[in-house]
Amino acid sequence: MIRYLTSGESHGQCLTAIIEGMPANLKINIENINKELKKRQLGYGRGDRMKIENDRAIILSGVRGNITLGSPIAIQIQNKDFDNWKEYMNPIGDIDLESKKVTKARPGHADLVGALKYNFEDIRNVLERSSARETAARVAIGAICKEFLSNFNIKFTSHVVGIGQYELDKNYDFKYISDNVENSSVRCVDKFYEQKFIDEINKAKENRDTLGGIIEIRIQNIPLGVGSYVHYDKKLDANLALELMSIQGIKGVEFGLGFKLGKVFGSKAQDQIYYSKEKGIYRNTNNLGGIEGGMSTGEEIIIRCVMKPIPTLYTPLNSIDINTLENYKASVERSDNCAVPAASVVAENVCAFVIAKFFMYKFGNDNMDDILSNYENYLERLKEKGWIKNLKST
Ligand SMILES: Cc1cc2nc3c(=O)[nH]c(=O)nc-3n(C[C@H](O)[C@H](O)[C@H](O)COP(=O)(O)O)c2cc1C
Ligand SMILES: C=C(O[C@@H]1CC(C(=O)O)=C[C@@H](OP(=O)(O)O)[C@H]1O)C(=O)O
Repeated sequence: MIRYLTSGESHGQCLTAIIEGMPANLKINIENINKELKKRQLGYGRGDRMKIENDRAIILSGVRGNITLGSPIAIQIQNKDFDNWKEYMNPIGDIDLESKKVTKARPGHADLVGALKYNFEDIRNVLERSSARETAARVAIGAICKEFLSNFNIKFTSHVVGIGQYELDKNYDFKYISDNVENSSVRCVDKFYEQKFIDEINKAKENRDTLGGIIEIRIQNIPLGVGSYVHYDKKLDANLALELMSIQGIKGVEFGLGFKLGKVFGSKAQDQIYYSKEKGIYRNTNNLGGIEGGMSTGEEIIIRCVMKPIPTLYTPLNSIDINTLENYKASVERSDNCAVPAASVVAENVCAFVIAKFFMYKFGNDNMDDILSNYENYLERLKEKGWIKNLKST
């Protein structure tokens, strides 16, 4: 089973990610990884930090001449802002611990509970790691997983479907989203809503406030049977939800019709099953978002996530000083007003990790040739029995 670890503080020297279990002989195009990192940095509503950083993946090990070795892959992403923070963030040697000390906890961030739990008098020791800067490392991991999955034509896209009170009421198809999303500063493919989203973010900014929103992730061409019902930790939807919920600020995840499923009768909820000689087994609907019993059905996987408004407000909320216990307004750290577009890029990439993990669980992970032949044999078996004609979503 592939797994990864990330390390790094927001204003420390760099982020480091190690992914273990990637197969040998996978060709990696570093520019594809850097493209994903760039996408995560964009998005209307971001603060000034993104003007400082220019995230690039430096692959340190596990790859030779663009080809994976099957050994752990270590990736580094440098924090350019470290140059401005050396005297506070150097890991070794005497540093200035006093002058940038943070003591007034921001409600909604990890500040208060983190400081109490780890016995810190300086909230900087918490916020450096709880910061979503860490998501750059996870995007690099996901981008490597996308490289792997592209060999099987598995495709990902994501877009923003809601900001503040506005929510997209149209259902665009995968191709339309993937063709158009990168041209939108808020990753919204609908021109009317794009403007509404921008206006909402501007309004929040003027009011020195922040906003969250809703993102949608679409995944195509996953063969049926990735993930399993046999044990709780092998369920594909459960693992996707875990990874998505671990993104800073994400507060809810739904598949297909999601929470709306609680409002309809079973006859309107399930995706009924049909067979024809021409199509094999097929469905006319995808209400369950491409997963049944913890397994991919072969339909498009459709997931939505809600992100709460950013906790750091330029008109700070009521709080206390953790050391004096006096009432104060929360600290103001430089901050984004809205990071929903960036979160959609993160979400897409953490999903790529989960899909790669369970794809390899089904088809192996030693080397690309063996995985490809296992994959083809499996599809051949399903075709021979007349169950599938082609992958449903190709
Ligand atoms: C891409 C991205 C950027 C973020 N930027 C900020 C930010 O600038 N300021 C802030 O207070 N929170 C920001 N957040 C959210 C916080 O990191 C998050 O709310 C915090 O770590 C607490 O975790 P929780 O909301 O999951 O409980 C960002 C989140 C993401 C995904
Ligand atoms: C650095 C990133 O996002 C940061 C996430 C973040 C937070 O609290 O989560 C707070 C801000 O940090 P800073 O105070 O350094 O500007 C964001 O910029 C990034 O996405 O790469």
